[in-house]
Amino acid sequence: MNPALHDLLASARVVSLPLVTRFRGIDTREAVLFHGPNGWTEFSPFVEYEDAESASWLAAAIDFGWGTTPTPLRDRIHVNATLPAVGVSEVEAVLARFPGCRTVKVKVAEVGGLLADDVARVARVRELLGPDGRIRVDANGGWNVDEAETAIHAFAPYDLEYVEQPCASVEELAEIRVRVKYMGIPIAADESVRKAEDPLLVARAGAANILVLKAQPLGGVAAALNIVRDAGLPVVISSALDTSVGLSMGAFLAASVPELDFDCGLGTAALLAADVTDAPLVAVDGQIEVRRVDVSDELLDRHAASAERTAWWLARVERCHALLAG
Ligand SMILES: O=C(O)CCC(=O)c1ccccc1C(=O)O
Ligand SMILES: [Mg+2]
Repeated sequence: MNPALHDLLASARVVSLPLVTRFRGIDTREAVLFHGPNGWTEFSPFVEYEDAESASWLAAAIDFGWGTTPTPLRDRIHVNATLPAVGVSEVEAVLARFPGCRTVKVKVAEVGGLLADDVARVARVRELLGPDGRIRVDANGGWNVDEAETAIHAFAPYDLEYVEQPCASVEELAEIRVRVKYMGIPIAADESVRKAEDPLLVARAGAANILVLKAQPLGGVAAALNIVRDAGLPVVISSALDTSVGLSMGAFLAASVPELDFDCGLGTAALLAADVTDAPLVAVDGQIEVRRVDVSDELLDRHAASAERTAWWLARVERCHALLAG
């Protein structure tokens, strides 16, 4: 049973957290935190998302705060460092925020960016990581098939673990997968899972080798686990620049996946200049703990969103709650 709107709003706190580096075109991250019977939970769809899409994020928040969370199979999760599309001179300082991480996900193909800069960023990561580190790139669907093929060839000397969402559509993913198969570079799908009408289509179409799954957009831990079971592909559990509370939801999902062979995108608390807890879920020896997170009243107050932004978020919660009820 979902909590009534009144119960949800009773504990809602809206925060605005500064980022260490610009990411996805934003430099502050807004989120709503709720306290349910299970503890703290998070609702943080990006501000430009429509209500229909955001409602799944609310379902996830409710599930984690009020529902049944599966018993974890592991108590720590290996995480990757997440490198925004920064200049070469900034790479080392960003990676230093992810102690012990043997895998780096590099953002590439940003609007207005140049392939030469993406290649230079990846080259710098390889130089810092050494030959044993793993490097994956995430294009967020920014290339067409030819651009993706050119880019993947350009990255070949740096030995990629996989390429995440090189192109936007499932058809394009299927095509680029065939074109680079001879190079042995797997294709991972992210937006093609979390933004699709049918999250299993990309798997059924044979358009990806790996699925990137995020608890919030997929409607929560249990819903994402159903996708893991039905897709029959290896998965990477990731997040959406969540606070440590949202990351704890992702950690429980990662801890419940039967086979977890890839490092997970759950280290991003390191990209926040402020968090909501005194014990943030950041990497230690390349791993985060699987645990619930207690928030600090003092931090909630210090990073409270403005009255106007708070009203905007609470109205969004109300609309999404109505969508889930309808
Ligand atoms: O997977 C990671 O390393 C961190 C999460 C991440 O990259 C991300 C964060 C916010 C929005 C989109 C994405 C993405 O994977 O595309
Ligand atoms: Mg991605």
